[in-house]
Amino acid sequence: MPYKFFEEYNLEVTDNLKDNFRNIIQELGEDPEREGIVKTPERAAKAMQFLTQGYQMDAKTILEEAMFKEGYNEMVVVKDIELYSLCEHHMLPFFGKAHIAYIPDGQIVGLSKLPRVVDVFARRLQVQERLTHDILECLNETLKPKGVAVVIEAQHMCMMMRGVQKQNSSTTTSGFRGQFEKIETRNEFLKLISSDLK
Ligand SMILES: Nc1nc2c(ncn2[C@@H]2O[C@H](COP(=O)(O)OP(=O)(O)OP(=O)(O)O)[C@@H](O)[C@H]2O)c(=O)[nH]1
Ligand SMILES: [Zn+2]
Repeated sequence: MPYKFFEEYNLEVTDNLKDNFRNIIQELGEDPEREGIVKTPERAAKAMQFLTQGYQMDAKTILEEAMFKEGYNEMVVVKDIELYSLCEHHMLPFFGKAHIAYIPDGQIVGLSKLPRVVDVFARRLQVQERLTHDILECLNETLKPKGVAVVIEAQHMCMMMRGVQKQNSSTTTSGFRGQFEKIETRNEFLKLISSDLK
């Protein structure tokens, strides 16, 4: 399954979404024929397809395309991977950073594939806990490392712009498998990324 970002939008889906967005705009009390808004249903239809393109992608395939046999068996850490997702409850953005570490067991993966895997799972309707778990399990099952760790720190627009309206709250989620279940290994990883955790 391809993982390139959208170049062409599905015409049928775009048309259906366009009609729905036109209704939403009208229901919200706007004039959908107003000059600045007349193309908005189509723009929104394309934006939403872009933001949920992860449904069309397969993270396992992405990893498998760039796995290499290698004897390196120390921790590999990629931190500060920015992510943008949509909360499945309100369809409002949540955004932040992911930090990923793994300890290879005979095979390493192309570094860029880690942020790509984050995007595959982030570009869907999500909750932060499941996003963390999806990334963790995909790396664990595909790369079969000695250990894997994922930490995500994010801010949720549904808590900032509406609802409780807490602009400065952030949420941290984490998952650990294999050697990262040992406290020393986990602490080493947390120390390496700690400058980014508030
Ligand atoms: N656990 C978790 N909750 C989330 C996430 N994103 C949004 N939520 C929460 O989902 C919950 C939905 O609660 P509801 O009571 O059904 O919705 P609501 O009435 O809009 O809730 P408020 O946001 O409190 O106004 C809220 O508490 C949100 O803060 C997430 O990634 N993980
Ligand atoms: Zn929400």
